Amino acid sequence: MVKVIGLTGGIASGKSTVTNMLQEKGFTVIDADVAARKVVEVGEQAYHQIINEFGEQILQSDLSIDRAKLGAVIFHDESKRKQLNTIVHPAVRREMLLQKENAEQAGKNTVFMDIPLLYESKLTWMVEKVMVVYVDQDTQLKRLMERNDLSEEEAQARIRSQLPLSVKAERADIVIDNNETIEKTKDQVEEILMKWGLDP
Ligand SMILES: CC(C)(COP(=O)(O)OP(=O)(O)OC[C@H]1O[C@@H](n2cnc3c(N)ncnc32)[C@H](O)[C@@H]1O)[C@@H](O)C(=O)NCCC(=O)NCCS
Ligand SMILES: Nc1ncnc2c1ncn2[C@@H]1O[C@H](COP(=O)(O)OP(=O)(O)OP(=O)(O)O)[C@@H](O)[C@H]1O
Repeated sequence: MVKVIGLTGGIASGKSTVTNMLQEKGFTVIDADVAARKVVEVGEQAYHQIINEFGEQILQSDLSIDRAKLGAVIFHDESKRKQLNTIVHPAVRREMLLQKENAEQAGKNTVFMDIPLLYESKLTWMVEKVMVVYVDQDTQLKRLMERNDLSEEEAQARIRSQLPLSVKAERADIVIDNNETIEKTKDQVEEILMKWGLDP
């Protein structure tokens, strides 16, 4: 049986950074954000449901979903965000479980699931243990504004649409402190892999 470890945190807290470290070591990381992009590609069931719910004005000229436009709607409106989640999340879960089965069939010992909304969406049943990538509020805001070229207000709206990172850290089996250098984060990741006896 493949071991499934959950990797979560807040927006821009460093999950992809940790994912890169795990992948460098040969681990399979199943990424919910990547799955969420795949299941809304043109022609997919969720694609049509999104157009029904949000209208054709959220499409780009090539008919794909304009993610910036959809984001501008859902990060400022909780009920719209819930509507989008109801459409997209079941398809994301199916896609992730399929990828897990593929990894198991390929003989993998461990897979990580990078799920930003693991706690919000009550998905802990999908994983055996949870690691939370943590940063303090100021660092999160600064890194998010820089990475996505967002105003402070836009960045705060995204942060506010998630459970506070401090609450996630309290619930975690283990916390990776990503406030400092990438090297220090890497050391913590290596320590956890040893402690939990994980191999790819
Ligand atoms: C709103 C969308 C179109 C914005 O796309 P964009 O390319 O700008 O962002 P991306 O998908 O890379 O997400 C970036 C981060 O935003 C946060 N985020 C995304 N969706 C949500 C949400 N519904 N609620 C809270 N935070 C979210 C996550 O931390 C995620 O890592 C997109 O995020 C989306 O389709 N969201 C709904 C699906 C979802 O919940 N995805 C998150 C994991 S399942
Ligand atoms: N220890 C660090 N020191 C400096 N910058 C960092 C560090 N860790 C991550 N970053 C930067 O912070 C930003 C957010 O990191 P990353 O993309 O890994 O977060 P994430 O949790 O995957 O975000 P999201 O889920 O929102 O996509 C990136 O621009 C990344 O390069």
